[in-house]
Amino acid sequence: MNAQHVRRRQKPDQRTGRSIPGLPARSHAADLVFGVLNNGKALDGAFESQKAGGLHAGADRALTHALVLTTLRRLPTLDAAINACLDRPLHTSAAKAMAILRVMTAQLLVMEMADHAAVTLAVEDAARRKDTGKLKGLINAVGRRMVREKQALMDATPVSDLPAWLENRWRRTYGQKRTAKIAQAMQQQPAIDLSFKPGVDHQLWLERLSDRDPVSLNERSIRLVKPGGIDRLPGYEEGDWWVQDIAATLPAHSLIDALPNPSQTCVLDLCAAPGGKTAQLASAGCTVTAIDQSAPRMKRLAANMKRLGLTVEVQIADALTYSPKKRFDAVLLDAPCSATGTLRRNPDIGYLRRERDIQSLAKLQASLLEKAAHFVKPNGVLVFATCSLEPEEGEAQITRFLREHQDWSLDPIEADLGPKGVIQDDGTVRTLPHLSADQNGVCPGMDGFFVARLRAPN
Ligand SMILES: C[S@@+](CC[C@H](N)C(=O)[O-])C[C@H]1O[C@@H](n2cnc3c(N)ncnc32)[C@H](O)[C@@H]1O
Repeated sequence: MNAQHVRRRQKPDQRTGRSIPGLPARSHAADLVFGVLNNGKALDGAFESQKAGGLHAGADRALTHALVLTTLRRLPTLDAAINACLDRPLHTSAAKAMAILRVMTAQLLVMEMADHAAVTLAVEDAARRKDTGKLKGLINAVGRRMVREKQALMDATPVSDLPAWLENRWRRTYGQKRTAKIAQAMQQQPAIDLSFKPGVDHQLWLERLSDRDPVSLNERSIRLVKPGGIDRLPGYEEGDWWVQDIAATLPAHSLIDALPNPSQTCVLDLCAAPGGKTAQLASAGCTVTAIDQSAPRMKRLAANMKRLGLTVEVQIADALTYSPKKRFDAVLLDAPCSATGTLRRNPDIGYLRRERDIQSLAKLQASLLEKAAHFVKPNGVLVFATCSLEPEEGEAQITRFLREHQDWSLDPIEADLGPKGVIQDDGTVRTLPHLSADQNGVCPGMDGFFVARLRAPN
């Protein structure tokens, strides 16, 4: 193929822009950011399908993912920098242009990507859209100024990037100092934690995963400090491990810890999909019934169990109307919640959820907890968990339940079960995003979870 031929074939497609490397990922990222902030559209599943948004290549998809999450994690910082470069804030009718500016600014100020590519591709993206074409000059001017004044802009930006309603809430619950630490942790891209089946040779896996800077968190979890995809890593196809944040391992782990003989125990996993905790229970030897009301999520659970070589009974059902023929030795209720503890991974939550959602989710959790209690055998175990930092979805649920069920008791979780500082005085677990994931305090960051273990009356 001669050079002229190559040039002709590389002529950009005006409609999709696909032939300019890096443009489709940036353009798609701006659309997704716009979708979250201007249309209230969740990112849920946006990066899962192979052809998400017309992006075929894995590298493009990974770049879109990184651009969107970084933009949303650092939004107040980015907006402050953009506004400092404008004479007056953009009119709301220019929201698409603002999304392009935000994605460009994330590249320039946070991701340390090439200045030239960030600016020229933002200008190109704007030029190709009907609704932003006229603003391409302004985007160019803002981009160039940002490149010149990077350090001064970063020095002048806000310290916290939390959405205001969450920051106010967390200050009330955790105080100013701890909220500042949580805010800092929420700015970071989370590491990837892998859960292994019991009895795994840790040293062997630390060697096999050495390209990704693995750190052993405990005998079941290894953290990959270096970011990247997971489906080409050793052990993925073979089903040797699954991805699960260290904090997310604590609910099932505290349940298994209370069982004298897991292999003779029937466990009901009530809100099970996509199955991280189901995998822990099944690989510990429990006989697991996994139910969830979402058919697509249960499909993922079934695929995950197949990959891991684990057998569980699977039912698509609403836990509120479920009526099993028998009671269980133990029940795990990993309840639907606001998921504010996972803001690092799901920064769209901060812009999509509102105060009133916390109240309605808390009501649903109370009903599910009430129902779950009926499925437990006398003297059996009930573990309640949420990945929320809101006390209404954690501590307050247990206080209310124990007040209304005085024959039930709180079964304190052992102090050495989790990372340092996560077991509260009453034996419940409260993980916070800035805490260290290992006992030595050298591996910062984990999801925010609440876990309580309850014991049924005899
Ligand atoms: C926090 S997620 C569960 C995560 C899961 N335990 C894991 O470790 O992978 C909450 C789940 O609750 C399910 N859910 C919500 N309301 C439900 C209900 N009434 N009955 C059953 N499942 C429900 C959702 O579909 C969602 O999959």
